[in-house]
Amino acid sequence: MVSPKIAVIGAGINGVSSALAIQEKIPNAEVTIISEKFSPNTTSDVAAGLIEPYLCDDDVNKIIRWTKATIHRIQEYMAEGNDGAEEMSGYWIQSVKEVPKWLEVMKNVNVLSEQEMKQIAKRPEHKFGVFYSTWYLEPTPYIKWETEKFLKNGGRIVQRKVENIRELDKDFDVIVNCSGLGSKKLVGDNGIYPTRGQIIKVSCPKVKHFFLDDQYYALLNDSTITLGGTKDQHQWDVTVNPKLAQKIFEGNCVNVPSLRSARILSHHVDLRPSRATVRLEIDSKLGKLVHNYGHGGSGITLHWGCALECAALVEQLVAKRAKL
Ligand SMILES: Cc1cc2nc3c(=O)[nH]c(=O)nc-3n(C[C@H](O)[C@H](O)[C@H](O)COP(=O)(O)OP(=O)(O)OC[C@H]3O[C@@H](n4cnc5c(N)ncnc54)[C@H](O)[C@@H]3O)c2cc1C
Ligand SMILES: O=C(O)C(=O)Cc1ccccc1
Repeated sequence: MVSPKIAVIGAGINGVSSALAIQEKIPNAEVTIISEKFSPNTTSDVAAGLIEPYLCDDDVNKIIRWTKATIHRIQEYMAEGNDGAEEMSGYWIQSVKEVPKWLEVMKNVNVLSEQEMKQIAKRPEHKFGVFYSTWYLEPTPYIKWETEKFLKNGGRIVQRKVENIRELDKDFDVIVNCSGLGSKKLVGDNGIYPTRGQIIKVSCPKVKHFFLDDQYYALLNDSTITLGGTKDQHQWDVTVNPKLAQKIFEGNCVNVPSLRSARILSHHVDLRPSRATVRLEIDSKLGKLVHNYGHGGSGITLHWGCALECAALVEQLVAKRAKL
């Protein structure tokens, strides 16, 4: 049978993961990643890598399914001794009590007692808290690992900005759109918008737990801590705001006083591809097009579950075309 030719637009975590999942699902497929930017210059590379749904309002059972698949994927990645992934424990301190259903995928979940809260709380609005273990997955080394597997499987890479999806029609049997915020222009989706996030990467080896509250977060990675975080909807400005950086640093130092001795390494801003729900579907109007974008603040968390489902949709289209 003639090998199906698949184009994947986008080389962030969702594009590369979808391309790899398609190769694994359809071994004779010829998959090409076409992207304007590549790691380490995508939004995915700025992500703190915390495995936790955030700024994503999808159906919680879908979120749980996708997150579980990602956690399983992280175990595989860790089992090879790769850098940039590890289990981490810490505190989510809240002003309004929240114990979301997706906490069931985390480990060692413990709602803090009044006594424990007295020890942990740093602000008057710190009223409730949960301790749990989750994972982090640093996007840049992970995307590199995935890209190497993709190329080893015979995948191709083309650096190019796609102005109109139709330009790919003649050369590909199925097109997958993983363009993130680029979908606003590429497929005219007015439901997707930026949620600006500013972060600071610091070195502070003595901090061993993550700490997040309603405004700030300190999240562990292999050798750095990511301090956040802002979430400004419909803000497109990606220049670092020094005043905001100071507020993020000071705010995190109140929560985690040890951070006062942190060494500041770098500042970053990027735009979360926000949408009411993740768009993961076959495009009913354009037929041979599968969408996988709009993951908000959860693209790392959801990526492998979404990639597997994206590959299943592509397989459906390939099977349909084979019958024609
Ligand atoms: C500060 C910050 C912290 C975050 N922390 C976390 C976290 O801890 N955990 C978590 O789960 N998520 C986190 N996120 C969210 C996460 O980064 C995103 O959800 C995720 O990166 C989206 O991945 P993506 O592959 O869909 O999009 P992107 O990474 O934006 O990739 C889109 C790709 O499409 C390409 N593209 C776009 N348009 C075109 C076009 N027309 N032609 C060709 N190529 C095109 C781009 O060049 C790029 O390669 C964070 C986000 C921010 C901003
Ligand atoms: O900043 C983001 O987009 C994140 O996803 C990091 C995060 C995740 C969960 C709670 C707080 C911050």
